[in-house]
Amino acid sequence: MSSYNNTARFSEARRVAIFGGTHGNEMSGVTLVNLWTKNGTEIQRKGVEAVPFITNPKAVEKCTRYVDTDLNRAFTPENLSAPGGNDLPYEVLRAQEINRIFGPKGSPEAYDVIFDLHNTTSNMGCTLILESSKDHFNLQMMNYIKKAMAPASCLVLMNEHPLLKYSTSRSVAKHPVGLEVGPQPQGVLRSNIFEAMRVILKHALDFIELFNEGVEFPPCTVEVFRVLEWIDYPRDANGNIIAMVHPNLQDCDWEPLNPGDPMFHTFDGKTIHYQGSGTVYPTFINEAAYYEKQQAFITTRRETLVASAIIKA
Ligand SMILES: CC(=O)N[C@@H](CC(=O)O)C(=O)O
Ligand SMILES: [Zn+2]
Repeated sequence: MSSYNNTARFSEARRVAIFGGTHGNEMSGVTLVNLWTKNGTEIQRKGVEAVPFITNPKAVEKCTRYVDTDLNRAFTPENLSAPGGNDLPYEVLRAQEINRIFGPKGSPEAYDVIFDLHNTTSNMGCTLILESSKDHFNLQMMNYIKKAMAPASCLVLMNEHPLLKYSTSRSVAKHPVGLEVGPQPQGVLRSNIFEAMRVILKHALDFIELFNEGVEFPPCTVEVFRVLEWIDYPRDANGNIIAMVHPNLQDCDWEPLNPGDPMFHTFDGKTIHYQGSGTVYPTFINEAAYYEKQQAFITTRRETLVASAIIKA
C-alpha cells in the first residue's frame, strides 16, 4: 500500500477466498461454500477470482468445531513452521496446507482478501470482525457493507488486543475479514442467519468489484467495538462453573453493561454484578464454543475510526 495526499493506494484485490467450515459445526458457512463450490455464479465478479474453500473438512464431516485443536487459533508462526508431518495435530497440519495455498502469511504472494464465515450461538446479529485498525481497505469495505445493509444492523468487532488477539485462518491474507452471524445453534441451519451471511458477502464482493474498477472511496468514519477483556464464568475450586449468564444479560449482545448491572446468576440464586469502571458493550454472550476457553462473554468499548480515502494503485 502506498499513499500520498492522504489517499491510500492498494493494488487491485484479484485473489479472494471464501472460507467455510473453519469450525465444522457452524453451518451457514459450510452450506454456502458447498453451494458455491457446485455453482459459483453468485460469487463471480469482474476481475475477481473468488475461491470458495472448506477449511476444516474433517471437522465438517464430524459436524464438530475441530478434531484435535481449534483451527482458528492455529496460524501462529510456531505452528506454520513446525516440522513433524503426520504426528502434528490435524488442524496444525491443515493450517500449514492452507498457508501454502493462500499465503504464505505476511508475504506479497498471499491472497488479497479472505472472508472467513462463522456462526455464533450468541445473539450477535450480523457482525464483521476486523483485525487491524490500520487496515484502511477493510475499514472502507466494512463501511460500504454497513451502509448497504442499513437499516439492518451490521456491527464491527475489532479484535486488535495485544494479548487477546489470536492467529486466525483468515490472517494468511493481506486483508482478513471475519463474518460472524448469530444466533444459530451448532450443527443447525437457520434460514434468516444463512441469508444474512449471504447478503453480507454479496455486498463485500460488490465493494471489491467497484474498488477494482477504480472507484475512489472518500475518507469516512467507521464505528467499531474494540475488544477489551474476556470475562469467565464464576467457577469453584475444581474449575466447575457455579453460575449462568444472568437473564438480564442473556441475549443482550451489544447493549450497554454498566457497573452494578447483573452479570451472572449462581445456581443457588445469588446475583453477581459487573464491577467494571465504566460502561462496556458485551458480546459473544454465552457462546457455546467458549465454555472450554473459559469465556462467558467479552467486553468491548465503542470507538470511531477514521478510514482514509482509498483507490486502486
Ligand atoms: C464462535 C466463533 O467461532 N467465533 C470465531 C471468531 C473469529 O473468527 O475470530 C472464533 O472464535 O474463532
Ligand atoms: Zn467459528
